[in-house]
Amino acid sequence: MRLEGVTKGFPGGGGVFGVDLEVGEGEILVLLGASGSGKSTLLNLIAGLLRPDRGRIHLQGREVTHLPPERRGLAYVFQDYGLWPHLTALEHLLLVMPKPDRKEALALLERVGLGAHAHKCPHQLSGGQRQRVALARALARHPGVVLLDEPFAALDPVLREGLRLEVRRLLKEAGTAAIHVTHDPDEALALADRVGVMAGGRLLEVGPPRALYENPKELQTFLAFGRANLLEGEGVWQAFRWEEVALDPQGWPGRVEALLWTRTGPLARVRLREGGVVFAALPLQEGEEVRLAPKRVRSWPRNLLSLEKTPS
Ligand SMILES: Nc1ncnc2c1ncn2[C@@H]1O[C@H](COP(=O)(O)OP(=O)(O)OP(=O)(O)O)[C@@H](O)[C@H]1O
Repeated sequence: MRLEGVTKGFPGGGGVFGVDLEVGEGEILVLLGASGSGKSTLLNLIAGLLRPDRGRIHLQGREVTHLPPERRGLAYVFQDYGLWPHLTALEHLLLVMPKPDRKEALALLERVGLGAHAHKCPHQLSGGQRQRVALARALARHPGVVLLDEPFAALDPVLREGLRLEVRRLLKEAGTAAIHVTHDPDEALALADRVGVMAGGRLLEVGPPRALYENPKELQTFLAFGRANLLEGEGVWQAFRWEEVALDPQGWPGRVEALLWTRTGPLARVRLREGGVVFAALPLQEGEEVRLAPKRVRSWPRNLLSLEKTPS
């Protein structure tokens, strides 16, 4: 799949602007970005639900920029599942298969863990099971590309975590290219072969998840993954992650204001004596006086930070 200069502006100023992107066969690309950054708009452009003002979209080697959605050979999974209330799981699949085949449909339901639920309608299924029906239906079309728009948004956090890895496995087994939209950094890190970070309607940076997390080129990319400390330096922002803070006798003096326990360990909020707050993934005591220093710092010019950057 290839996008060239895809642009769509809305009257209010939002939209997506000049997006170039390639997604390989069988590759999972996750679009990560804050609310309003243009993720859904980009998916809708690829799906053909919106027409671009400029730019070109190629799917599986042919240009589809001006084709209607049903002729693009892709499947879309939405956060509200988009299921039909009166159809069983099996019927959902049979309805969309290019050549309806009961055996193949049942095998696919088996693969997504719904073997025992093939004859149930959506209201007889849990949220996670409905999402699996939606995914199985998408795969049943044998699409060239699957588009997933926050498919786990309505699910509880524990279920989401399990489903991430399952969805990754299923997409990889199917060998289908996928673009998955989320604003959850953990989801992006767990699911993606590559992550594309969006802000202000632009695709800022694309790369493997760990590389983007550890060595982002753009400040916005650093911030998109969270766990971020940002301090004002001489004309620069000094940026470092919570887990990159260490106790250091030469470091900044401060006082531990609060200590939280999280699933990834302790998290201390330290008020620096010179002003500012640092979050540190360290097992400190509330009220303790400490000296802290980042183990590594990335710097970006201060004038770069306009967090709600809108394109001109
Ligand atoms: N139909 C529309 N008319 C006018 N503006 C729109 C329309 N659709 C989206 N926008 C604007 O375009 C920008 C991008 O919206 P989009 O829904 O793509 O963001 P998003 O990153 O998917 O956000 P979220 O995570 O909240 O779903 C926003 O500023 C939004 O207000």
